[in-house]
Amino acid sequence: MNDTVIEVEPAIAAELLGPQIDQLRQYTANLCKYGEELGLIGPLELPRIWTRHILNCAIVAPLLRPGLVGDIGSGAGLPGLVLAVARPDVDFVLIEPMERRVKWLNDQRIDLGLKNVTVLRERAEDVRLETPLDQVTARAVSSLQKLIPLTAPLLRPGGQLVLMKGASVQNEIDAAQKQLRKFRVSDPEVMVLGTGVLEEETRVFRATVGESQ
Ligand SMILES: C[S@@+](CC[C@H](N)C(=O)[O-])C[C@H]1O[C@@H](n2cnc3c(N)ncnc32)[C@H](O)[C@@H]1O
Repeated sequence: MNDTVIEVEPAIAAELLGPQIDQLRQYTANLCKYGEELGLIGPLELPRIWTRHILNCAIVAPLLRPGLVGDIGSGAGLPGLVLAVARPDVDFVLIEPMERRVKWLNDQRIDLGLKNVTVLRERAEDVRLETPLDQVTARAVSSLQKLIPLTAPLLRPGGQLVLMKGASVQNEIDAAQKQLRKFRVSDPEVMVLGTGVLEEETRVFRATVGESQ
């Protein structure tokens, strides 16, 4: 599969953050102040939180559709909280099993005044949602081979996986062929976002789940 390179103009990147930029600055400041102490972010990441973490997550925002998005393994809130700030028109449920991280996510939800966020303390495989998700996001949780069985069952038929991945995404796709078939994952594509705009491009594995193929 060839990568789809989507170039994002600087003006679009600015528009992406738009009026929400102050909320994202506040979240970044909170993360810089408390993130290391709470074990949310490594000390080496502190100087590059904005460029490597916040912007890389924010650039995924245009891939979301109005509806219900589940962010699996939100940890510090990446990408869940960043996307919830960037897309106030979308509802988010952040699914994270670790108590300390759940407290952080709830504290940030309140501090940032986010009305479109619910936090669930659950493992993805144990969660029972009243409403199936329209889209699922995740970053740095596990390989596609493990992540697809955790995330695909949470989606409605025709729902979408929007999974942030590293440069070895193609190897992960090759290794996950069995899971892609089992969970009826169709139209898989790798999108490369932020070329020429971000310090580091963001790769997204996007695919549809559960529609007849
Ligand atoms: C390496 S951290 C990444 C956190 C965040 N997504 C990021 O990019 O910074 C992985 C997170 O996934 C969570 N996690 C691990 N297994 C999980 C599962 N089965 N369901 C939901 N979350 C899980 C962990 O508690 C942890 O917060």
